[in-house]
Amino acid sequence: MDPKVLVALDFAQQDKANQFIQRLDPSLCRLKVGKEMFTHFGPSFVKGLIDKNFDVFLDLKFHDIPNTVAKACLAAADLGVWMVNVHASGGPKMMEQAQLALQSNGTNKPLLIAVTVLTSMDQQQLSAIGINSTPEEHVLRLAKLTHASGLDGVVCSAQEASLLKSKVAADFTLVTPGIRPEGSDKGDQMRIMTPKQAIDAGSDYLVIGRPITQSSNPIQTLIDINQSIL
Ligand SMILES: O=C(O)c1cc(=O)[nH]c(=O)n1[C@@H]1O[C@H](COP(=O)(O)O)[C@@H](O)[C@H]1O
Repeated sequence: MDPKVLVALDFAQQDKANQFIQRLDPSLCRLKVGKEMFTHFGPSFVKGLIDKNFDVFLDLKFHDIPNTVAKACLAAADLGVWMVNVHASGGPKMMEQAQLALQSNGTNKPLLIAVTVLTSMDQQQLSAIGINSTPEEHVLRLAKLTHASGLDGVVCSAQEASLLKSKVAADFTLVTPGIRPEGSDKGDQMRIMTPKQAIDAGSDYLVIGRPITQSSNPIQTLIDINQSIL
């Protein structure tokens, strides 16, 4: 059982999230808890999902001094999450210290991955923060740095997946948001692909939120997506 879809639970109300989760089964998907739900409902919400046997990706995108990030990653490990992330732009010292802290923490080490360039960013947004490389070039630079820092993988868009599998490492875990099934609303995402395109390009896990959670039949949409990537 290795579900590829990580459903982004970005609900503002816990009962809405629970209505959805009650109809789910851990064989259908893994779950991602991000800044919105964690800020509203905290660690107890995450623990509740783990108690229901879901693998949880705690997406808090830590970005701070090395000591603070390492301690925050240890707190995530204590919760029992399956995956946790930091921002690669926090630099190699920050990433190395976080990975070392998790490795020396014993057996329940979550996967540690780093966000490269957010999937909501395009060339224009990158230039606005003073980065004049293309999104692809910058993702590759940050992914190589992440790999050299000993982490398990990166968050990138599926548009960069084949490049990273060939230029970084074939076994480097690629987690790709910005997934949009044919015909669904792009919203604020810029670098997008369909679920099948993403898997064909080399994505290991697909982060999908609104196309599932705001669908009129979320469970059927999830089942259809799973079918499309068999
Ligand atoms: O780290 C993430 O999960 C993430 C990184 C990124 O570059 N882009 C991105 O969209 N995400 C998250 O992935 C989810 C995408 O949600 P939808 O756009 O609704 O499918 C959101 O919860 C984002 O916070």
